[in-house]
Amino acid sequence: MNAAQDAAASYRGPTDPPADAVLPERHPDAPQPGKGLGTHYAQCFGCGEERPEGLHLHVRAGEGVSVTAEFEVAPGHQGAPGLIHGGLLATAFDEVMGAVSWMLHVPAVTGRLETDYVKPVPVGRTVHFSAWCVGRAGRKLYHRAEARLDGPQGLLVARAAALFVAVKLEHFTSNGRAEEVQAVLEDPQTYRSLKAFELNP
Ligand SMILES: CCCCCCCC/C=C\CCCCCCCC(=O)SCCNC(=O)CCNC(=O)[C@H](O)C(C)(C)COP(=O)(O)OP(=O)(O)OC[C@H]1O[C@@H](n2cnc3c(N)ncnc32)[C@H](O)[C@@H]1OP(=O)(O)O
Repeated sequence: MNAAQDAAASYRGPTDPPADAVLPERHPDAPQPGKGLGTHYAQCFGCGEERPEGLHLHVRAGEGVSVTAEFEVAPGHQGAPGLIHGGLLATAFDEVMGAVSWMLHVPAVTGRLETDYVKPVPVGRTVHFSAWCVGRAGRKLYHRAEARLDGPQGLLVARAAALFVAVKLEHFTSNGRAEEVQAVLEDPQTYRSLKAFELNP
């Protein structure tokens, strides 16, 4: 093998777990398989119930460090006529892979998100997602996801891979707009989700 072949053989893309990554175990307090995770924040575009224009994704715990979710493609989600906007599909992937970190009780944010669009997705159909963790190396969490049409075994329409980075509570308190951050800190409902992440402001 020459030097170039050697480098190619050892190349790992930014969303591939490095050789020293470990497969993390689900947190002992993570919800049982099939149980809903609930929203992490009522104003979240992906899962919040107080955002009428949002995706209203209902995420459920899966086996191990995995989740499933689905949402119906609405007219407000269009890019081309009658077809979903690709960015919204990426948003949904971001949300469901974000929820995978929840199964670990690790607060984490997206560092990198890659999406393969495999088939067009029409309005009025239901997209079923599954997402799972493929490794952890220090603060870096590596997740994968799939989207299928009309059922968990339906036509594969998109795939995604992501690198999430574990962060401290300060990531949110120091960077978020003060009025929303303050509202969250004063809202006991949100304290429950803070507890899930073992964050005590
Ligand atoms: C008061 C209220 C409190 C409420 C709290 C509620 C708890 C809620 C919990 C959970 C909410 C979940 C919400 C889910 C929503 C869906 C998920 C999203 O959409 S999140 C939003 C989009 N993402 C961002 O806005 C990140 C913006 N980026 C950053 O802030 C930084 O870049 C960050 C944190 C990702 C990394 O910055 P660094 O300074 O902490 O760390 P560095 O050293 O740069 O990176 C760490 C490692 O990661 C690699 N890395 C980082 N970014 C990378 C990239 N793009 N590609 C490849 N590697 C990357 C680096 O190379 C480094 O690796 P090496 O340790 O050296 O091996």
